[in-house]
Amino acid sequence: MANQYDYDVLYIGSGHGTFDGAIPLANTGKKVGVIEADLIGGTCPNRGCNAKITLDAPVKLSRLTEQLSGVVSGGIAINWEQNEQHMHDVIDGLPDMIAGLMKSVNIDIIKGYGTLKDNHTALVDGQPKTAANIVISTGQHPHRLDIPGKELTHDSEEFMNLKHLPRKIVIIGGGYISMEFATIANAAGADVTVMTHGDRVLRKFYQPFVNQVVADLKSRGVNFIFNAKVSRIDKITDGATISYNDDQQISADWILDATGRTPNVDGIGLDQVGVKYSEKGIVVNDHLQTSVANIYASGDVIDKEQPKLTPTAIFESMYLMHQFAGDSEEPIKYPAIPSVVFTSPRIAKVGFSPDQASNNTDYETTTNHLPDDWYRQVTKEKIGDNVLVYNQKHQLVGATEVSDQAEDAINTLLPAIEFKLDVNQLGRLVTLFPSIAAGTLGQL
Ligand SMILES: Cc1cc2nc3c(=O)[nH]c(=O)nc-3n(C[C@H](O)[C@H](O)[C@H](O)COP(=O)(O)OP(=O)(O)OC[C@H]3O[C@@H](n4cnc5c(N)ncnc54)[C@H](O)[C@@H]3O)c2cc1C
Ligand SMILES: NC(=O)c1ccc[n+]([C@@H]2O[C@H](COP(=O)([O-])OP(=O)(O)OC[C@H]3O[C@@H](n4cnc5c(N)ncnc54)[C@H](O)[C@@H]3O)[C@@H](O)[C@H]2O)c1
Repeated sequence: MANQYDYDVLYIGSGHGTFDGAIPLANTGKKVGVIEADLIGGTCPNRGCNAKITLDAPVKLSRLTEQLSGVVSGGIAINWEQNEQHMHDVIDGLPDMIAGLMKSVNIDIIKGYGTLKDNHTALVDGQPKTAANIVISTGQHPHRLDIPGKELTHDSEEFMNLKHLPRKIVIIGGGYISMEFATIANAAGADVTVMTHGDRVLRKFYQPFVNQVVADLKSRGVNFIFNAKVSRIDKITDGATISYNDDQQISADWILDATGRTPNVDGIGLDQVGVKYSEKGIVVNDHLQTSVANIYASGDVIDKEQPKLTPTAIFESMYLMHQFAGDSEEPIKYPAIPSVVFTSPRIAKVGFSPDQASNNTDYETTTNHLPDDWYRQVTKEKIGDNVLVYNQKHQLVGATEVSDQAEDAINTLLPAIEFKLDVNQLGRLVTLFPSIAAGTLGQL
């Protein structure tokens, strides 16, 4: 670094879009600063993935107990208060842990809200911090419906911090958060209704599998209202009334607005320094460079085709690390990025979808009904199907699965898809037996 700047690289935001790459970058001797207005580590550890999967653990256990009913006796009752406390026990130490990792390689953590002043300067509470390169990694915030009574709704973070489980919960939206939290709240004993403005939920997932999950949730008492245009929310003595489709109403004790997430592009000086952005996020080129040459973007705040998920943010922060360390000048080449919705059963996918393969003679698909597999019978899995998509060379190019262990199955298939392994190479992947990996690779 020419001593003209405080830092070689200055990040705004401390989530996975930053710290996974910033730590090894600082380890190469670069001087790194990280500005964070809130909790170190960002959304995923503090109010996203880690928190949610902790709340989900007893749901998994209750499904397993239900499936093995008779083999084991007695049911599972989820204690919401204890589960919520358990979540805090798991996640509350994460900001200090992540900060400790950053400090161990001499990263300066600058607490406060960062705004760009010029292309080499960010202001943190009025104090200038200069850098040769700046990375905007500010993530997203919950989108909120703009309707009368919107102040009576809550977001996903408030759901995870509920000290007592409300009796009647209405969730507006039909995406990841809606379906995962409907699963958790229903299993913990709440009366749950999912309202969505479209005619389906989880639109980006294979609908025959989504329909199985919806049917299962309905059988457990979750109410779905499709094509519901919510127009207003009114307070009543013990809760609220949600009006939709002109003349219909439903009441709730607690309302979750799960209508998506919006990139954090406002109020950070993008216009002032000329960084281009849209409502989908910051515009970057194939080097994650913004319209201002020495300003980059990473993670959820980018306007991109790839899913806005933690693995994508990690990959981008590692990509930038190699650029800044001088190891590579190659454009970013995203690998096949998997995604999973943590309903119970889960739906996971990677690569080409069955829909992309249908009516396309370049691809063929095979299907497997997983409860036929002896290993899935060990836990008496009831819902379980997958579709594997192959190209003309019979290389695996995509997979999607609905099952209790879909995330592990799809993870197992990643090397085959990413490295286009042929039959001989697949034969060299020797897995532990018995395991999900053994059964999954055995299908290829
Ligand atoms: C409820 C929920 C569950 C999720 N579950 C999963 C999951 O299971 N798996 C998965 O892969 N993904 C999941 N995600 C998505 C995942 O959390 C994000 O993809 C990931 O956190 C993106 O990381 P990021 O660094 O880009 O942004 P973030 O983690 O959001 O970090 C951005 C940081 O920037 C800070 N910041 C913003 N503006 C400023 C500013 N001006 N100055 C200083 N600091 C600023 C914020 O405070 C924040 O800490 C979930 C998200 C939510 C909301
Ligand atoms: N398992 C995971 O990886 C995971 C879990 C949770 C969240 N996330 C991340 O967080 C993001 C946000 O999750 P999300 O569920 O809020 O968003 P989402 O984009 O997945 O779903 C938003 C839903 O709201 C609906 N909607 C939008 N406007 C509406 C309106 N006016 N009225 C009714 N419905 C409306 C959409 O049709 C959609 O069903 C995800 O896209 C994902 O990137 C990931």
